[in-house]
Amino acid sequence: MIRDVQEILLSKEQIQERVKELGEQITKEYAGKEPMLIGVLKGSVPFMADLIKEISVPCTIDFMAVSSYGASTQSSGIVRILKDLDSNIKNKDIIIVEDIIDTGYTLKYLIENLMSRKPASIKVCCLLDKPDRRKVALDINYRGFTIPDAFVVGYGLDYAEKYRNLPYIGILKREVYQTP
Ligand SMILES: O=P(O)(O)OC[C@H]1O[C@H](OP(=O)(O)OP(=O)(O)O)[C@H](O)[C@@H]1O
Ligand code: HPA
Ligand SMILES: [Mg+2]
Repeated sequence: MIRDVQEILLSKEQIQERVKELGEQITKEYAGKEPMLIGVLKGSVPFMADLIKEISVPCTIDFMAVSSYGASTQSSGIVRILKDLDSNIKNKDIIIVEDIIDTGYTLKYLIENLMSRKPASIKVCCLLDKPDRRKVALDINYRGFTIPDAFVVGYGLDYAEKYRNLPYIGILKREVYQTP
């Protein structure tokens, strides 16, 4: 465990096992369909990479980049599109793949934005759900873990762009982001 992490919340093994289960659930529920998974950059990259290997129906992937945190542990509440999809999603079955749903601002914005493009359906798959900090109500179809209200890093999740490469999810020490 690295020095900036206070506690490991989810080990590499716990994550891998749960991702496998989520992939199996999606495979069952999308039998006969060809879903398009939309990953939300950059946090969802490790999750997306592992998840698609556990899905055995044919699927496609695309990415969108949105950002509301920047170098902060608090959402600005303002979501900006930094990169749009490459493909048209009209009449497609979409699964939005997120690393974490915290305030919910990012996902709410994304769902409204993607709905206007008239897909056949939109479902949400998130690895982490932090319900204590939710500001907007949302339906989550596939949820990896529910976590307590702490700022977490690793497995894609960053603080000021760092720690995304950790293979586990850990709670970041407060002293890393709080000035005394
Ligand atoms: O529910 P919310 O409060 O909106 O927070 C969740 C979003 O915030 C993070 O992204 P961030 O904006 O930090 O971009 P990143 O994925 O590039 O780190 C995270 O990856 C989610 O997309
Ligand atoms: O706890 C978090 N960690 C990293 N990024 C985040 N974006 C929203 N919540 C978090
Ligand atoms: Mg971030």
